[in-house]
Amino acid sequence: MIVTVTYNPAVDQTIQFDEQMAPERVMRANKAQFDAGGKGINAAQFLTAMDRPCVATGLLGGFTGSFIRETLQDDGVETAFIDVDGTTRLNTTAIAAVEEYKLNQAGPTVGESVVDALLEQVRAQSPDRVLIGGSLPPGLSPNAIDRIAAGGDWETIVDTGGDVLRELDAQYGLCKPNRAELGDATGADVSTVEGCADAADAFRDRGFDRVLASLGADGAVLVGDTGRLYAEALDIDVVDTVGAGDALLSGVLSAWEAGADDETALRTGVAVSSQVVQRAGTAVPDLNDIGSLRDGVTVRRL
Ligand SMILES: Nc1ncnc2c1ncn2[C@@H]1O[C@H](COP(=O)(O)OP(=O)(O)O)[C@@H](O)[C@H]1O
Ligand SMILES: O=P(O)(O)OC[C@H]1O[C@](O)(COP(=O)(O)O)[C@@H](O)[C@@H]1O
Repeated sequence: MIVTVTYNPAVDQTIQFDEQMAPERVMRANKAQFDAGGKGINAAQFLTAMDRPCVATGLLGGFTGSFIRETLQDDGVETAFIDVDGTTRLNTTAIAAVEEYKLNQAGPTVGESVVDALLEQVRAQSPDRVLIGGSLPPGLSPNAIDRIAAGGDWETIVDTGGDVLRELDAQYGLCKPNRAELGDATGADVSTVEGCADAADAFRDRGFDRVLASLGADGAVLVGDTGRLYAEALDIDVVDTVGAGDALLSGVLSAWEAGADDETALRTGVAVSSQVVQRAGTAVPDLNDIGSLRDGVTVRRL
């Protein structure tokens, strides 16, 4: 069973324009939607849609927090959130012609005591795996992630970037940087797939058994004790890429939960992310029938 922890959830607002962004004029959207978001929350939704037992935990507050709570309830996602003062953030993705703009807020300031409260919620679920996803709200340091990783007998998966990823100290089963995050964390040249695999492999020494690096339209690499695997992305019509990384990771975890090997897990991850990027925002697509997409994913050893 998987517990997901989202310290900094978000309502994802996705607005679409027919034309390119331009300053000093009113841009009028032709489509808009709101989804429950934040990396652990997206993963919990995707895992639930794949019938994997899972509980979403994290911090919620204000009217945006209520929206997330209700959306997850409607989607049948099991939850165990902690209430905080302040208002959960609203993140905006603007799709303007072919360009994608991602505007993420910092989130409400919280105190260190939320870490103890969340750790208690995680322990109460007795999970095999814990996924800690997303940025930290103001008031918390990377120690908030390390404490949950070291707080019980579970494998911890972490999906975060920036300084936080570099500063983690505990032992993790997996981290999932995207290409830019991998480059920032390692300082390595990530301009080629081989460069990404080298960087991911070297990064394992920092306390990660495996590294899953998502490379957008170039696919993904998974490196671990069993070697380096590379999956090409599928040739699909992309609407936007918000939630793509969460979908990739959810597919991999879902397959591992079913006892699959790394190669099948990577194929499943690419298939799930391909479904998700073909829809706007972080809305949950039908994930019961991804078999043919998965069969179309090519995986090779590097
Ligand atoms: N333009 C694209 N075409 C096809 N697949 C894509 C595209 N962008 C993302 N994906 C799929 O989504 C996965 C995660 O994408 P990525 O953008 O790297 O994640 P993140 O959202 O974390 O930045 C990729 O490994 C790939 O399978
Ligand atoms: O916590 P961060 O890094 O600000 O990211 C939060 C955003 O990332 C998302 O989880 C999407 O993440 P990915 O595109 O990496 O899958 C959104 O739902 C959310 O708004």
